[in-house]
Amino acid sequence: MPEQVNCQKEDSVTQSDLNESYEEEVRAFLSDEEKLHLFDDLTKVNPVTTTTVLKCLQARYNVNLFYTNAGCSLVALNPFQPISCLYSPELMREYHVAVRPQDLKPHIYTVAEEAYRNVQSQMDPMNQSIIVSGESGAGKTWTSRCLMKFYASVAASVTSSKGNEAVERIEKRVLDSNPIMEAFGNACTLRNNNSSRFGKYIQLHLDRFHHLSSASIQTFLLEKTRVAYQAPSERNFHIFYQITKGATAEERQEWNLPEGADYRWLPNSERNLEEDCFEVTRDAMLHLGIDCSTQNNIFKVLSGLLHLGNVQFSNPLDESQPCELEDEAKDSVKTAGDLLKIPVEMLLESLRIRTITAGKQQQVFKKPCSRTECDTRRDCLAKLIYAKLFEWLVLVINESIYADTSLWTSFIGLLDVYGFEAFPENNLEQLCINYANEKLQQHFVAHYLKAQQEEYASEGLQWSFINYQDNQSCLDLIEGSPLSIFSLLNEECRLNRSSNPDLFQTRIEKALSDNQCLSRDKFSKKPNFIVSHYAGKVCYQLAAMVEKNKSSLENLMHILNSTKPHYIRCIKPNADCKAMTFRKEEVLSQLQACGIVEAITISAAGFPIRISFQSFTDRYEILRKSHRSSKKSTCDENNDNTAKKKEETAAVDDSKASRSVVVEILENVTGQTATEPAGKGSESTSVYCGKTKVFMANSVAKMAALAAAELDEGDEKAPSSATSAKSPCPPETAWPLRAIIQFWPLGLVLSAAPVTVVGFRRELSLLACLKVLQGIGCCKMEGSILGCGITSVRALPQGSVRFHCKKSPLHYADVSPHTTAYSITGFNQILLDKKELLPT
Ligand SMILES: Nc1ncnc2c1ncn2[C@@H]1O[C@H](COP(=O)(O)OP(=O)(O)OP(=O)(O)O)[C@@H](O)[C@H]1O
Repeated sequence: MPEQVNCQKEDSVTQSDLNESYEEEVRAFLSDEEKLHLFDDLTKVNPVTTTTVLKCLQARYNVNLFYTNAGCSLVALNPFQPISCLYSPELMREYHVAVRPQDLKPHIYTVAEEAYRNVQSQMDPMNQSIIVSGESGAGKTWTSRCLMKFYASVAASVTSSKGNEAVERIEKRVLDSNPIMEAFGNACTLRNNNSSRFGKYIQLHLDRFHHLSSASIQTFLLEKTRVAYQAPSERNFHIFYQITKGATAEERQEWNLPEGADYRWLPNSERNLEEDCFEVTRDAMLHLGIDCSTQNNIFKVLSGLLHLGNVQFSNPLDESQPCELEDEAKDSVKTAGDLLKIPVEMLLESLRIRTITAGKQQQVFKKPCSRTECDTRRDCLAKLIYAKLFEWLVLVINESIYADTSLWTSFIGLLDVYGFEAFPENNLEQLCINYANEKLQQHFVAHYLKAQQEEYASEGLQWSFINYQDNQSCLDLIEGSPLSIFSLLNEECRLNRSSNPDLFQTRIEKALSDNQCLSRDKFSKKPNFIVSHYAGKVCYQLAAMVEKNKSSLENLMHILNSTKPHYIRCIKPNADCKAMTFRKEEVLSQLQACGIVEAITISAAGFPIRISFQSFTDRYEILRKSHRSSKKSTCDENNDNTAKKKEETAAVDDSKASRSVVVEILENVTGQTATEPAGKGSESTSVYCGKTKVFMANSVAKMAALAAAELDEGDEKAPSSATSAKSPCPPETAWPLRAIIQFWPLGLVLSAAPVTVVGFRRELSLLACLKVLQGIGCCKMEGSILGCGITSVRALPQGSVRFHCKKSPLHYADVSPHTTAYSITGFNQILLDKKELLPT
């Protein structure tokens, strides 16, 4: 656990001084209201407080800007209304072909494209996961659908016409799986008319050319309780309404669904929703290869479940006898048995009689169940059948979209999981959902908070750790070994006797009293326990909780841990699902629940760019003063076959040797030592050489506005304003056309340089390019150019080329004078423009 140090100010400064100046900073930031919506990255908000972050998000929401970066995550506010062009094919393409998609407006396409480029770069870990989280109605399903469409389009745009067919097939099938999954897995709840009642992880498989070649779907935590119980004003899964409303007269007869019949498990059926679209589901099933006769069987099973729900028991006069059935219930049980293909007697026995095996001889006893037990057994049977049907559908979908592993080499996974839930009454389902969210939160913390901070520490950076919530003790409470809520629940289930919730409550309390995340609502008459989750306290009712449950999360977490995660945090700006309504308190609780505020602080203040010594020297060794001689000595060493021992020593000493090279490059370029730890007295340090990696601050973000102003000013005023005094280049060089042609190689080198990097890394790349040009005699550079801080090379419309020193980000070199005419811009492009001016 990292040491927590929040402040490094002088001792003489009092806490109240700090508070005052802090509040002053917040006030100053907020006073510039006009500009708040311009903060497209919450790491630029300074100071980062919940108030400042919220104000910026609200300002952006008000001007229809729904996506905002937040360090390692993207915050997605639900507009609750269609926003034209926000997901158009043209926009997809714009993000896909952009040299630096992160320079465009924040969007889910930036995240999607980054994940795609990571796969292309083949860097470890190659596989990617986009974790889309948020509470019910926040927009997770919508976002996942848009991401799928993006990838289908991106893959399709680069394939041959034969390949296109394959992509369309896969894409169509993956998209066709949506209506089926939604019909069987979604329901109308108080919070969302089309709420997914299951989590899903969709893997989009890419072949070695990075084209979409296959896919698979893994589902988990289906809320099967909904089949037999629907909260007031909520509905069962959509498919039940679809069959009862959409069946033809003939089908009604065959499925035994007379018009206007009442089903206890079909509440609020008078409410018509656009989701009640039976035809769409049927078509999608057909596309995925589920033929009409199989569909017929599926719908009969569903109808059977509705009839099963109408089976009501009454207590027998003689307690030694099984529960009795009302007349109507007798019809229902017969119809249910017929439709489910279970002989009525067998069905009745399984609902009303418990079989107990006991004693050394394993004697079998049969015992009539109480009325409550019969109800529970009926509900369990329905839930089990429905869950099996759902599982089977997922299997069929997978069979139709999955290709052999030999046909793909990498994947991008989209995880759509429902967010943290806390209702007035919470049961096993909520416990499982919240447990899943605890797991994901731990994953998030591990990757972005804990990992960053621990890495700084291990690399020798003195770092001010900020406080963050570690949810391990809550996870221990739920899933720990040997004793936890889950282990106790499992044990209770194995006992094969009816559970006593009061006794069970005492057992939980006794066994787990040490864990501070456990408490109880002492004022409630119902047996319960309270878990303090990272997102808040939830009180769970114990009645009916004891049911065998397996949580399929382990496998999922295993896959997630082997991929590079990207986070999209969907936020619901108001609980009423209204457009243009931003309720600060509701947004705030969601931002806190997903750890956004902590992530922003760390990302903004830290060193988000890290490069291993190996990569760094591979790329920038050219910037060493002693470049040539070091190369030569390496060659000599390699040629010396007798120096094996020496090589072994060198291998052991490898990291030391690389570090000294890195330090030399950094000192050469920055003119200061890069080994001093960042921290007290060196806040401005933007680069630091750790033990195995180079760390860089992402200072370009802060400099962009400054540089823009300076450059614009420079265009109008004296041209010298944009250059450093140290620069060997003239303040402004109006290059003759001949010189432009001569600089062609420069354009080529620049266009070949890594264009996705920013900040100090970009500066290094540029310097390396210039050094190459110098090497081949294309331009003359003085030695001091390495220290002059050239950060951009800009082509001006008048046909001149200007080097910008110090504060100018290369961003400007990417803007052609003809921005509209050329979608791909860059220095190379600009030089091409100029070439056309040459007299023929
Ligand atoms: N980007 C968007 N643009 C327009 N409307 C949106 C957008 N995102 C979501 N919505 C609207 O919000 C509703 C809820 O979104 P969605 O079903 O994706 O939520 P969810 O987070 O998946 O909820 P649940 O967890 O209940 O399944 C959608 O039906 C849609 O009307």
